[in-house]
Amino acid sequence: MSEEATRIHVGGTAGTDPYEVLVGRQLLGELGSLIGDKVKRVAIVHPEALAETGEALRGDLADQGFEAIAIQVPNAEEAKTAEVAAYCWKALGQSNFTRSDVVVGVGGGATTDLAGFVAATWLRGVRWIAIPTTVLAMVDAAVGGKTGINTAEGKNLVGAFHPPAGVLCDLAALDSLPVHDFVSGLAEVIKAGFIADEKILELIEEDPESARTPTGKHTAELIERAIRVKAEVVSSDLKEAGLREILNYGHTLAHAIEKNERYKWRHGAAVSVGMLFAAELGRLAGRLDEATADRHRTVLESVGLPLTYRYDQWPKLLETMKVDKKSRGDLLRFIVLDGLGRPTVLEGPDPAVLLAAYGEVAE
Ligand SMILES: NC(=O)c1ccc[n+]([C@@H]2O[C@H](COP(=O)([O-])OP(=O)(O)OC[C@H]3O[C@@H](n4cnc5c(N)ncnc54)[C@H](O)[C@@H]3O)[C@@H](O)[C@H]2O)c1
Ligand SMILES: O=C(O)C(=O)C[C@@H](O)[C@H](O)[C@H](O)COP(=O)(O)O
Ligand SMILES: [Zn+2]
Repeated sequence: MSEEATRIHVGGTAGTDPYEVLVGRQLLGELGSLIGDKVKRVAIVHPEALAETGEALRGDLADQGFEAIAIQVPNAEEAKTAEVAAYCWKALGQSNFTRSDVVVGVGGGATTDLAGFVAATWLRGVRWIAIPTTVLAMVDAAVGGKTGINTAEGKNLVGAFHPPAGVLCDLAALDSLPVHDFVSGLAEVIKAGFIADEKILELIEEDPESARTPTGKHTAELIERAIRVKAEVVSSDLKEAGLREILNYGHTLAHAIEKNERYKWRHGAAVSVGMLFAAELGRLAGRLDEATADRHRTVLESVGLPLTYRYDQWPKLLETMKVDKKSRGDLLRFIVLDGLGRPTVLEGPDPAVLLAAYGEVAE
């Protein structure tokens, strides 16, 4: 194992086992021991973009004596469908995959969400390991056990809480990531900054240009800090009974935008607009001070994240937001800030305030 790897502990709650998130370089040697020597079969779920990585992993595991199969799935959100999940179930069935076997999801958040969901549903739950290869998947999607797929009606509407047995964040994977995807992941890093860790914002503000690159002076620290925020929250509230809702900051509008764009916008880009909207909502509802609301605009813009969406789409977005998972009956609920690092819930805001907040992000 690489000596520099950082290990971040995620506690087991709700009857689940604890696990570790490893962050470093050349971590793939860890995979065999994480899988365990009693395991016979391993299924590696990977996107088209990582065909070579998937095949290399399969070969390595076969050399270690596992019966390893690679399951290639489409890139990005096209993988998060019931059809692709069914394709994976078929591959597992055809290779006699049992409850003692292991799924490995290698890729961005879309792939790890799908792989985790396939693991959660196959035989009512088998172990899985996440190897996130985007910033977003490292700091957010692969940690915490939310797995799922989209439906025509909305984002992540079908899924399960099914934590991984371990997460390997090999920073070298980020070298091949297009800059657009790298930057999209920064939205979730910035989210962690606003809800819990101001130092994240300060490191980005110090040099936003370098924060946009895998070789940036603070890239590893930004990733580790954001993982720690997520790990701490999910360690105490796996099933989103309360505290975990803060990780949904900016997501109520973001998911509606993603659905409206037929899942062609990157999640992080939508979260950027959604966070600015939530900041303005907090400000207009009298919760958040103007300087902190403005800081959202400055930080997000400084790394090149989008801040606006189409004005005429508001009625459709509002309709979609009603099926957000935080809604209760007809009551819309949003995460807003009472101040920096002080997330809270805003229930049933005045429709005029909602529209005014949207006016602040509308083109
Ligand atoms: N489960 C959770 O808690 C959670 C948290 C946050 C986000 N998410 C989900 O994560 C998804 C977004 O994840 P994402 O931003 O990683 O996008 P993504 O998974 O769509 O990946 C973006 C693109 O990059 C490619 N790619 C991945 N790694 C690469 C690499 N190292 N080099 C080159 N190309 C690579 C992918 O194949 C894809 O085409 C959304 O579906 C979102 O809902 C889930
Ligand atoms: O882990 C969580 O909890 C989050 O809300 C993290 C989000 O960044 C992530 O996008 C998550 O998938 C959203 O969950 P959902 O329950 O709103 O679909
Ligand atoms: Zn998210």
